[in-house]
Order: sequence, then C-alpha cells, then structure tokens
Amino acid sequence: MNKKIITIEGLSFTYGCHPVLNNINLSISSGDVVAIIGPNGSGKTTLLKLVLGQLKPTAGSIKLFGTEAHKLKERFRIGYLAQKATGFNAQFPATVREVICSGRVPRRGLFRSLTKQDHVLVEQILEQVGLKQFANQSIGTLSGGQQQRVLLARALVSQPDLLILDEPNTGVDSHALASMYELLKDLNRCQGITMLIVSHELEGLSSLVSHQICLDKHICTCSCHSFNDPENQLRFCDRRINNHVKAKEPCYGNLSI
Ligand SMILES: Nc1ncnc2c1ncn2[C@@H]1O[C@H](COP(=O)(O)OP(=O)(O)OP(=O)(O)O)[C@@H](O)[C@H]1O
Repeated sequence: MNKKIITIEGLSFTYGCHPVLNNINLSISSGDVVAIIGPNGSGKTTLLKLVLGQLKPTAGSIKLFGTEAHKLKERFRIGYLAQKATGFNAQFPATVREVICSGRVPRRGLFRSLTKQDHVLVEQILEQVGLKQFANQSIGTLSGGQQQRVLLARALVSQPDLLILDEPNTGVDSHALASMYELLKDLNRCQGITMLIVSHELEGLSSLVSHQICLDKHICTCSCHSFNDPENQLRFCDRRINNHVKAKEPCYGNLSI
C-alpha cells in the first residue's frame, strides 16, 4: 500500500472571525498528483499554507509524513513554489544558477558547502527547465515566466518527496507550460514525487493529475482516476460530500480521497 504523505483530519481554519475552511478531511498518498481548483477566495492558498505549517489549524490536524505539519523538521522533503513569487528586479544580486543552488542548502545544511554532486544536479535541472543559457544572468533580468521556471527549478533541486505548486502557470506561455507539465509528469512517473497543485484551470494539467479537488467554502467535490489501473482511467467518482441543500446554516466542505 502507498505511504500516506498528507493526512488532514477535521481541519478548520479561521482568519480572525472569518471562517475559510471547515471540517476538511483529505488523505494524499505517495505518488498522487492532486490538483486543487476553486474560485478566488475559496481557501486554496490557505490550505497550502496550512499544509506547509505556515499557519496552524483552528481545529483538526494536518500530518506530513506522519508528523504534525508545523513540527516537521525535514523541510527539504517539501519543494514549494509560492503564488506570484516572481518580481525580482534587474539589480537583484543573484544569478539564475545561484538561485537554483540555494534550493540545495536545506538538504545540505546551512553551514556546509555544496558538493560536486550538488552542482551536477543543478546543471541537470537547468537543462531540464530550459534555462541553461540564462544560468549566469541575474534572475531579475529574466521575464516573469522565466523567473517562475527558475523558482520551479529551485523547488526541484532539493529532490523533494512532496512538491507543492501554487498556480505554477502564472505568466508562463503555453509552450513553456506544456514542457513544464511534461517535466512534472516525468518526475512523478520516474521518481514518484507526490504533487499538490493549485490552479484556476485544469487545461493541460489533466494528463498529469490523478485526483482533482474542487474547493469552495460550501461545497467540495473530488474526482479521481488512477493511471496505474486502466479500468480506472478517466473514471469520474464525483463525491459531493456536503449535503448543503438540506442545511439551513451555511456549511462547509468535507472531502476525502
Ligand atoms: N492573511 C489573511 N488575513 C485575513 N484574511 C485572509 C488572509 N489571507 C486570505 N484571507 C481571506 O481568506 C479567504 C481565502 O483566501 P485564499 O488566498 O486562501 O483563497 P484562494 O482560493 O487561494 O484565492 P485565489 O484563487 O484568489 O488565489 C479570502 O476570503 C481571503 O480574503
């Protein structure tokens, strides 16, 4: 049986008195590629921040690799590409290669130099994301979409077990996006990296993801198909978890895969 990478039980989260997520249950196994979609303000980024341990649940629990998310020490096991993380200006004092190298530091340790092996890996990833020719340029001289790819490379270079991407398609043209998704697919199929991807649209992503979750404040649906089981492929098991029609009070989604 595949190992559980993320286990969320009875999760609720409130900003001040503004409830955003309520009673979410979700379990993601090793090798799953889960896309979270939903309208603006539905709590997608908040859910990612909770998974990353940047926010603490108001109620319930989130475990990563079997440990409470905010207590996880092996942060290098998670590669994270934040939403709208780009915006470096031309004076930013680091080259593309240096930014990618910095993604290796958590795995190596803060006060240890990178090894020859680390540098080989950085060169491989530069090649994979198509940025070799920009390696010695300041990251701030690249376009927004190219900067996005640098940050993806930085997330990948730590060789994460779990890759979390918040709208990785922002500012990336369709050609670059298609090759990014191909790369992610290879990484998932060959290295078994588990992925959690927030996106507004599934176009292009659908051949990559194994599960889709629609997150809204009141309704969550989950559909899944397994690439490993042909009979399961494209099988849509839509689970409308919340019987909100019966509820008089506003109620919130509760989903599980
Ligand atoms: N730091 C904060 N303090 C208070 N409220 C917040 C904070 N961050 C987000 N919110 C609110 O929480 C709700 C969910 O926000 P969140 O960013 O998680 O949504 P989202 O689904 O990622 O949206 P988008 O698709 O626009 O990126 C929104 O109503 C937002 O206004």
